[in-house]
Amino acid sequence: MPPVKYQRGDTVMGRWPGSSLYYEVTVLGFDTKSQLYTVIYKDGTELELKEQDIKSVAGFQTRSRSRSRSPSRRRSRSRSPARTTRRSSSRTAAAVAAAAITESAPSSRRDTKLRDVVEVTLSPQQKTKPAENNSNNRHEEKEEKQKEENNTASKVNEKAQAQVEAESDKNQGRYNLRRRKDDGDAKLAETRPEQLVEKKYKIPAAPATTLSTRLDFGGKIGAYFWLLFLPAWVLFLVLQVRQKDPSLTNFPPPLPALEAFWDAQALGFVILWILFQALLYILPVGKLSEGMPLTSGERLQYRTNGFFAIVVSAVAVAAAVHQGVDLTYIHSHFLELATASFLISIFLSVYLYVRSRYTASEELALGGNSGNVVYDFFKGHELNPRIKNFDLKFFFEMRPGLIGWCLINFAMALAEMKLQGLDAPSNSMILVNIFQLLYVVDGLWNEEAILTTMDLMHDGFGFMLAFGDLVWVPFTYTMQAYYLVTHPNPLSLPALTGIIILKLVGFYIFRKSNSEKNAFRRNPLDPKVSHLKTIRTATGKSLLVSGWWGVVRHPNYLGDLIMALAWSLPCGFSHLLPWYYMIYFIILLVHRDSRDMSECRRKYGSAWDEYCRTVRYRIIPRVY
Ligand SMILES: NC(=O)C1=CN([C@@H]2O[C@H](COP(=O)(O)OP(=O)(O)OC[C@H]3O[C@@H](n4cnc5c(N)ncnc54)[C@H](OP(=O)(O)O)[C@@H]3O)[C@@H](O)[C@H]2O)C=CC1
Ligand SMILES: CC(C)=CCC[C@@H](C)[C@H]1CC=C2C3=C(CC[C@@]21C)[C@@]1(C)CC[C@H](O)C(C)(C)[C@@H]1CC3
Repeated sequence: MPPVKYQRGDTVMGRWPGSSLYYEVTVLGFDTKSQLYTVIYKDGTELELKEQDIKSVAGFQTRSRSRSRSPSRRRSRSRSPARTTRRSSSRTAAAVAAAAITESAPSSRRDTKLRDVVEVTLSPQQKTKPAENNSNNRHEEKEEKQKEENNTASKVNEKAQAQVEAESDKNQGRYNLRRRKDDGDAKLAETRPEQLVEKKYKIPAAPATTLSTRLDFGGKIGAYFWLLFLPAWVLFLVLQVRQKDPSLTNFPPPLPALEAFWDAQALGFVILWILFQALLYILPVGKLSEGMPLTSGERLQYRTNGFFAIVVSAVAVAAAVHQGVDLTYIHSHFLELATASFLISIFLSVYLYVRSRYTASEELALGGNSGNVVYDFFKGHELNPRIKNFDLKFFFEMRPGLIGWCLINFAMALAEMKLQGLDAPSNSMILVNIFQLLYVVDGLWNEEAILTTMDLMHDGFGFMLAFGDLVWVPFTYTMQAYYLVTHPNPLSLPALTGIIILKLVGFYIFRKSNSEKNAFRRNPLDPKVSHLKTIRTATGKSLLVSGWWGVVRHPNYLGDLIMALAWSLPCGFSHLLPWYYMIYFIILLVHRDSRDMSECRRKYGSAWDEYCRTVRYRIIPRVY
C-alpha cells in the first residue's frame, strides 16, 4: 500500500468542491478504503477530498509574500474561505480565494499537542439583510477588485475570477462561512457585527462522517432494498392496473406464468426504439449546448435536438398507424415490453458500472463512490459516461423513455377506443394525453435546461437512473392512461375547466422557475435575471434570493406537483392506483429536496444557510 502523503494535523491547501479555489485546511485523517482525506476548513466545514485536490501550502505561499499590506489587513486574510469584512465582503470570491491562499498563519500556529486549531472569523456587516444592494460600496469594490486583479496571486484562479467578475456588478448579499451547525437548516450561529471572533475547536479523535460521504437511499443496505423493491413495485403496478377491479382489496394481483413476461418481439421493438432515438440524437441537427463547468473547468457539449426528435418520432408513429400498424399491441403486451426494458436497463447498468471502474477519478460523481459494489452500481459512479460524443446519461434521461411515455399514452388512447367501442378517446383520456405530452414536449423544447438539474450536474449514471429512464418513466408514468382504458371517468364541464386551469397554473410556475434558474446559471447578467437579488458563495457562484427562487427553495417542484395533481384528477376518486404518481412524486420531490439541501450546504457552506434563512420554505409557501 502506498504511504499516506498527508498526515493528520498537517496544514495544506484544499480545493473547494465544485470550484478551482484552494483554501487552507487541516488534515483530520485518511480513509484507506475510499482513499479520501477528511479535512477541516478554517470556518469549520469538514469535507472529504481526493489527494489530487490537496496541495502543500509552500507552493502557494511563494507567490504571496510580495504584497505589502497593513497588519490588520494581513490578519483578515488568514480567514475562512468565505469570510467577509466591511472591505472584503464585496470582493470577488476569487479575490477572497487569492487571499485565502496567501496566508497561512493562524493554523500553522496550531498547537499540535493539544490538537487545537485557531479559527478566526469576522461577522458580516449586514448579516440581517443578506440580499441588499451594496451600491454604496461599488467604488470601493472596484478599487479593491483592481488591486486584486493586479495581484499575481489571483492568477492562480483565472477561471473562477472570470466567472465571478461576470457577477460582480450584481446586487450581492453578504455571507459568512462560519462553522456550520449540524442542523444547518437556516439556523446560523449568532454573530456580532464588525467583531473579530477567535474560536478554538478540537480536531475530532477520528475522521468525522461528512456530508460528502453520507450515503443516500439508506446507504448500502438501502441499495440492496431498492434494487429489489423498484422492479417489484413496477411489476405490482403493471399487474394491478390490468385487473378489472384494481383496488387494494384485490391485493396481491395474480402472478402470471413465467412465459407471460417474455416476448422476443417485444425486446426487438424496445431495442429498435432505442436505436431509432439514438439515431435522431446523433444527427447533426439542432443546437450544441454547453453543460455546466466541471471541476476541471471543462464544459461538455450536448446535442439538444430533443424537440426535433419528438416531432420526427410523432411523424414516424403517425405514418406507421396510417400503414396499419396496430399500436394497441403496446397495451396488450405491456408486461412483456416492461420486462424487455428492464433487461436492457440491467445490461446498461452493468456496462456503466464496469466502465466506471476504469474511469479517471476526476470523472466520477461525488456520490456513488462508497467502495461498495452494490451501492455504487445502484447510485452510479461515473458522472458523464460518454462513448465519443454520445452522452449516455443525457440521452437516456431525455429520449427513449420520455418520448416512449408519450407513445404509450397514445397507444392507450387507441386501446380505449378499441375496447370501449368509441369513435374518439374520452375527455379524461384526452386530458391525460395532452397534459403529459405538453410536459414532455416542454422538457424537450427546453432541453438545455436539463443541464443545470441535479441529475446532470451531480448524480452519477447507474442503475437508479438507467432503470428510472427506461422502465420507471415509461411504464409507471403511464398508469393514468392505462387505467382509463378500462375505467372510464366522464368529466363535467366545470370539472374539465377546473382541471385545465390547475394544469396551466402548475405549468406556469414550473416553466418560469426552471427557466429563471437556468438563465441565471448560464449568464447571471442576462437581462431576464440581472435585476434579481443574489447571495454570493465562496465557490464563485451566486444563489438567487428573489424572483421565483425567493418564494420557496424549490418553486419548480411546486409547479410540478400542481401539474401532477391535474394529471390524476381526470381519473376520478374510485381507485388509488391513478393517484399513485401523485403520491410517489411527493415522496420523490421531498427526498430530492433534502438531497439537494445537503449537497448545496456542502458546496456553499453558510452562504446556503443564509439563503435558507432568507427563503424559509422548501416547496409550499408557509406550509413546507
Ligand atoms: N417528472 C419527474 O419524474 C421529475 C421531474 N423533476 C423536475 O425536474 C426539474 C429539475 O429538478 P432537480 O434537478 O431535482 O432540481 P433543480 O432544477 O431545482 O436543481 C437544483 C440545483 O439548482 C441550484 N439552485 C438551488 N437553489 C438555487 C438558487 N436559489 N439560485 C440558483 N441556483 C439554485 C443548485 O445547483 P447549483 O447551485 O450547483 O447550480 C441545486 O443543486 C424540476 O422542475 C423537477 O420538478 C425532477 C425529478 C423527477
Ligand atoms: C424511483 C426511481 C427509479 C427514480 C428515478 C428518478 C427518475 C425517474 C427521474 C429523475 C429525474 C428525472 C427527470 C425527468 C424524468 C424523470 C427522472 C429521470 C424529466 C426528464 C421529466 C421531464 C421534465 O420536463 C424534466 C426535463 C424537467 C425532468 C428532469 C428530471
